[in-house]
Amino acid sequence: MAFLDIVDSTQELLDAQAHVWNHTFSYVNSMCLRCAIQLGIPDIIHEHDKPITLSRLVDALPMNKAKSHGLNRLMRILVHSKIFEKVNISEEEEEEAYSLTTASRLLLRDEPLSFAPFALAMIDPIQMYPFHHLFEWFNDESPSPFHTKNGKDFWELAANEKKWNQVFNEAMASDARFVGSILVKECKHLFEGLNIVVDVAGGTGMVAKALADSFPSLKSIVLDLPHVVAGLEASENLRFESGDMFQFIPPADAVLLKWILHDWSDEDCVKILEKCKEAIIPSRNNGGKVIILDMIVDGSKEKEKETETQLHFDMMMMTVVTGKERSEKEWASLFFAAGFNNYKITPILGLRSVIEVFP
Ligand SMILES: C[S@@+](CC[C@H](N)C(=O)[O-])C[C@H]1O[C@@H](n2cnc3c(N)ncnc32)[C@H](O)[C@@H]1O
Ligand SMILES: O=c1cc(-c2ccc(O)cc2)oc2c(O)c(O)ccc12
Repeated sequence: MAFLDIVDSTQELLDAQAHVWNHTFSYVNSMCLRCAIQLGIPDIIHEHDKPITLSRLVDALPMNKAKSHGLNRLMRILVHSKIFEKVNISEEEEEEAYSLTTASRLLLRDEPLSFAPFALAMIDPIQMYPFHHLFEWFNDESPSPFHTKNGKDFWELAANEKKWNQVFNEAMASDARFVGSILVKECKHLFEGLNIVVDVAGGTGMVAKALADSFPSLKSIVLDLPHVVAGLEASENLRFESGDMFQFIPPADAVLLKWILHDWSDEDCVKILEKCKEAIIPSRNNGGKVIILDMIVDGSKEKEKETETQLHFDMMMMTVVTGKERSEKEWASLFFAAGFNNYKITPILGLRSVIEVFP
């Protein structure tokens, strides 16, 4: 049957073409965002202290001034996608200027909660090239498209690429600072009354630092691999311990797993959770639990953009490592398989949730 005969209208056909075009060019959004951060556009607008015109932006940016037409178009798409805002600064002359949105404030380099390091790392060619190997991976024996592309896994590559290792660790630290600040503001109840918390695979300790600063009587331990915690500075109620979470987790009232389980397969998650269970000190005083900070994919139609972003993360975890984002049902199976009895989900971290898991 001819294509035009199976659609209800020509409009349906044209809409389908636009839909496929939109998908085809979705990477343009990522690339424009990366360029804006690299040029330092959010910082220049911020330093200007008021909305900035295109000509002033061109003057202030480290760029070839003959390419202002390109900047105009870069700003147009970023205004369209609500990264920046366009405002009228003089009604008579209809002069327009750019200002920051909350999203672009998150991209300021000197903002303590800056998201720029995370965004830049996730749009880095090292992170993106493996997606060009998805098709090949479906037909080979490699554990991930990352491995198909590089012939080695993520940490093997990071070990030889010092710059990338730094970029990735800073990306994780920036997210940990962000989440740490929300945790101590909105989720105090999780930690009140606890004596010891261990942040398993806690990286450079940004979440643990936020906890140590907010709860002076709480002792925080960060467990991570030797090369990550080597040389990190302890304080009175924060210490770093090197080790392998698959072997041993130091005993604590609560075991924190931020953005860890989504890195791993179901089998590995059950092993990690079993080690967490062994580490939990039984307690009636708000302790005796694992606290997981991760996504719960709910697939609801009303939250189309949120679900799409969670699915982007899922594809990234499949492509770069061998992890996945999970539905509540999938999470529950892991908890019960590892010998836990109960769990409580609090969707308080945007696309991520706090999941308390009890033996
Ligand atoms: C994606 S990062 C997450 C870091 C931190 N939880 C955060 O959210 O910022 C994963 C961390 O797992 C650590 N890691 C990987 N394998 C580990 C293991 N077997 N034992 C302990 N830590 C491990 C890595 O060194 C890295 O710091
Ligand atoms: O891009 C990544 C990579 C990881 C990762 C790499 C190697 C491991 O042994 C574990 C994890 O984890 C990530 C992550 O947790 C995230 O939220 C974003 C990106 C990545």
